[in-house]
Amino acid sequence: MANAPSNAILYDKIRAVEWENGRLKLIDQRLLPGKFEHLYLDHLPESAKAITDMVVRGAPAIGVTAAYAVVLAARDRYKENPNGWHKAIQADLDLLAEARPTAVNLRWAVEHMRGLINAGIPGNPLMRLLSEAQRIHADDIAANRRMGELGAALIETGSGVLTHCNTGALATGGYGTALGVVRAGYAAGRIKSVYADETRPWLQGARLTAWELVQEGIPATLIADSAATYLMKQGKVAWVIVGADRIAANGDTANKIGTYMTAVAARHHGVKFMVVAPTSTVDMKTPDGAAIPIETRAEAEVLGFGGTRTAPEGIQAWNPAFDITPAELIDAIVTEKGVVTKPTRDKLVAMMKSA
Ligand SMILES: CSC[C@@H](O)[C@@H](O)C(=O)COP(=O)(O)O
Repeated sequence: MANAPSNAILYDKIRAVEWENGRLKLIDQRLLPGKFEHLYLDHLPESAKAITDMVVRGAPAIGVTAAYAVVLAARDRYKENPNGWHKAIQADLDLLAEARPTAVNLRWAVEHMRGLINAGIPGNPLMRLLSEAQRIHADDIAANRRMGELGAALIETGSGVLTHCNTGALATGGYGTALGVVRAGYAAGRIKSVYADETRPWLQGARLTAWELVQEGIPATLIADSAATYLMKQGKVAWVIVGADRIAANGDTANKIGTYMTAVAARHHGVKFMVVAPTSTVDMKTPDGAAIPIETRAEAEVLGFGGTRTAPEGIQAWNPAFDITPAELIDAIVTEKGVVTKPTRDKLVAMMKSA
């Protein structure tokens, strides 16, 4: 594929989100694996639309994108009104925060940048905000690396693992959360085989995770989501490893639709269940999973495939994009701050307070 990086250190080359020559540069993930193309954005509203339309997706990648989008808005508002830009930008920030509801990293990044703006930035804010966005981006990559080590250490040598959705370099600042653990675990010889769920209806697994693993030469097998339980029954996997869009204060976890059924099946079969996410995904203000807003996406994603309608006219579809896995089905939550086993509110409070 033209322009696509292809070698064993793919994760160091893939950047779903970049700042390049004063522009926001995104890999258009709607086109993968068929086409590897970038979109270049200059303004916040089109960046918010790119998040809504899933040009860029994955909780940490959305957060990093939002941070850069705030830089674009500040540049525009400062140009229009060097004295009143702090006020004028507030509506932009609100618009951006609404681009997708479930992944808390988006709001986390917007509110972080808003805090900086509201604290007062004298003169042209561009360089100050850009360096903060770049720091958020670099911190996310470092967090992923750390989580990769911590998560891999939990896995016994020679294990098979199952992952859901795409949580790799495409879904983050770089490297990956759950897929970062897969990368680190494979490199350390702990993981011998990787199974990836297709992840209907948007096919993050079949299109994106499969692409990352194949490009990198990690042996992987794609399965229909509905094959996961039978896979576990056959004893082929020791761990299910997933990312998160939001972890509530009690450990309940929102992630891609289908995660919950995989966790239920894992518990039934004695397969361990690991959630891997940076602390920017942990939302201590949300008490439990019931309080997490779940995005409902277009019916068309379920009624058809690749733009072609497959379901008969007249049928309706329900398309929740995420579900909630209750804390009691999770064996370990891995963040850059450490591993929380059998998560509870108290354990998460202690983890968030730790250095
Ligand atoms: C490291 S990404 C973690 C989650 O964001 C991921 O598992 C997921 O559910 C992504 O959903 P998406 O709808 O593709 O943005």
